[in-house]
Amino acid sequence: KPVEQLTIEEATHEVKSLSLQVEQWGREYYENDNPSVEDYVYDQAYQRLVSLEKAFPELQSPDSPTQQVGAATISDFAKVEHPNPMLSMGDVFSVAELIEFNDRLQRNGVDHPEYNLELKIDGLAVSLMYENGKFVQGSTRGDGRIGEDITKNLKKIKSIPRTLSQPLTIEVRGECYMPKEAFAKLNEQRELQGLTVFANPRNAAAGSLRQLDPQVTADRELSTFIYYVPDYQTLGVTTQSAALLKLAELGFNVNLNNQVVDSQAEIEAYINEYTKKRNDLEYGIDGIVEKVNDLALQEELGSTVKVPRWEIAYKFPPEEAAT
Ligand SMILES: NC(=O)c1cnc(N)c2cc(Br)sc12
Repeated sequence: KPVEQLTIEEATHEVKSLSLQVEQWGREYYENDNPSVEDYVYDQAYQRLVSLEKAFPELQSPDSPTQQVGAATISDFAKVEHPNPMLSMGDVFSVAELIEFNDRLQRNGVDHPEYNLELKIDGLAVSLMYENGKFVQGSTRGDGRIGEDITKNLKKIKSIPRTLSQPLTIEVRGECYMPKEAFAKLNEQRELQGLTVFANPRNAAAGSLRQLDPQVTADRELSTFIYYVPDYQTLGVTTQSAALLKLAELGFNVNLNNQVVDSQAEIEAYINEYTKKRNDLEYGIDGIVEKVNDLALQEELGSTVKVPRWEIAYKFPPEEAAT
């Protein structure tokens, strides 16, 4: 039915169901690089949602997929081509599947690997480029190959060093996130101002970075955890755990809740520990990341067209209590 002929009830219902559908398809496409529908189906649904929100402004929300990262690289931003594609990551939802992943690695000759376990931060992936130790450019993941240049906004984030402790020319990647406390305060303010609220800290971080006014970013309390260097030789390290320490030395904010393990028992202990601690952390996490610790071995294992073979995300079951 043309949007003009819809009642507000019909439009509300359709916006709700369409948003969920577009979000799901967007996640499949942008996070798992594994879409379940053809692009034109996604685009049609996306455009229908855009026209519904235009016809019924009261149904617009900052959480709508039409406002989210990955749903569409907003043309207002300059484009940045990532020298190394920013891949997403395979994920598993049970310890049994994690064991399967590890067994598969062992069958591929990776016997008794050491893993580095890290927290999976619920934020927005960013890439930071440094030349001779100076921060020169920052971008979003975008579609993995082409991201959006958000350098001006990222320069407003205190935890991103403008100058490194060594004059390195290097790209680093991590997550930009909004602490839970800042998220609660922001939504409180928005309610007082009669604005719609963000559904979760991840959307709030994305909404604070993917907009054109750096002052808006400055006013939103955002932070970062840096956890990846595509070219680890520049760091002069041989393991992921050493890379994290080196990144901290350079001046980056690094989440040091990582743990080097080499047994299934330790992996399960780490998962249990952070399943319990999750609610008490000042930032949102949606799982843990298990990485082969040896960087040369990671390189040997490489990636499929979609995801690295040397890391996997174990996702926590969705939280019952609201964050
Ligand atoms: N520690 C990590 O490697 C990590 C943390 N948080 C995340 N959202 C992601 C995403 C990828 Br892809 S890796 C990673």
